[in-house]
Amino acid sequence: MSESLSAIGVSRAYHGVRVVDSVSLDLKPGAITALLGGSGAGKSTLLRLFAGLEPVDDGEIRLGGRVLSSTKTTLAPDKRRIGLIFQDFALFPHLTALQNVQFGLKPLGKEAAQAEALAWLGRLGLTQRADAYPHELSGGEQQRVAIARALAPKPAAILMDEPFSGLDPALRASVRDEALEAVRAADIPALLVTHDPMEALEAADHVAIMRGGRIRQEGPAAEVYMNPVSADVAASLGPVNRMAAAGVPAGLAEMAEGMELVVRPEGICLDPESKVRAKVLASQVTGAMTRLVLEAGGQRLVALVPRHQAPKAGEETGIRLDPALSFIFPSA
Ligand SMILES: Nc1ncnc2c1ncn2[C@@H]1O[C@H](COP(=O)(O)OP(=O)(O)OP(=O)(O)O)[C@@H](O)[C@H]1O
Repeated sequence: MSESLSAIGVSRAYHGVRVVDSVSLDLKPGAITALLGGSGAGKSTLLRLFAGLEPVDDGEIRLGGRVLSSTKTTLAPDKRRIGLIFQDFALFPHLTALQNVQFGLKPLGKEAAQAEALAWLGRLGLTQRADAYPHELSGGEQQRVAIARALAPKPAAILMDEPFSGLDPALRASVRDEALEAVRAADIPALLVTHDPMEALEAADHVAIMRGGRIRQEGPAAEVYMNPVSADVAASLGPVNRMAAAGVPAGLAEMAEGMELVVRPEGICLDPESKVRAKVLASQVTGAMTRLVLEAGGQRLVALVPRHQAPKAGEETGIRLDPALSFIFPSA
């Protein structure tokens, strides 16, 4: 039975500045938790605290009931049974794909280790590449070997730092889906550090938004997307239109002084009946949806509408807000 990997009030400071500040986060078995936030938010440092690559200045890291890090002790990374995956794959260059995966399986004995490593390569669609060296593998193949190598020794948890951001965008989604399916099947706590809101929403069960060393909101991905607690959290999960009360086009929303309107692009809907009129400055096809740049009451807005509804640049249209994708917060 797998156990949760938990941070309980952990902090870490460099040169007197807390880059991880009293963070509590519970990583549950069988769920992928995406840790999302801008550059310098403290995401990698928190991952390193979970891994034991850094000591905590305060708080504890626990696996189930067992303390892995506290102010008194830091269990070495290789004693934690935690798999690590980084952006740069970090395979042993002089070992084949098979030998790389076999490396962590030495205690099984050579034959059993080889059979197990081959089974893992098979699970990640790499049977044909078992004898290739890392330099002979594509980036996507290398990352799948790295995932097989991390999962093969049956770790108690897995921590991934931007594992897919080095991959070609065309390949990224398929490598990610395959890799995360294997992670999910392992039924262990999994942390995915990412810059990419789409990746977090598509791939994770749970998201935690970090900013300035603190977790600002966490919960099921769709719930946080639909109910952000602040404009910054909303912006961390995807593009938003942000307007101070005075800048909101007349009739679009009831706004009190000192408040800010935050609307997702898909929350600006076309409505021919609406009195709020907008001029289409640009109309850009982006797949099934069209991105519109609009101007209404002196305010520039970005909307995302189904392609078949999209007006052309230069046309005028009525707009209204979808209340489910529009949020009002006190101005920062
Ligand atoms: N070893 C270190 N010594 C001093 N400062 C550090 C060290 N490691 C990280 N920092 C600082 O701590 C802050 C948080 O860094 P961290 O790498 O955790 O952020 P991040 O959210 O992962 O950012 P990114 O997405 O850019 O990787 C940054 O300001 C960084 O410069």
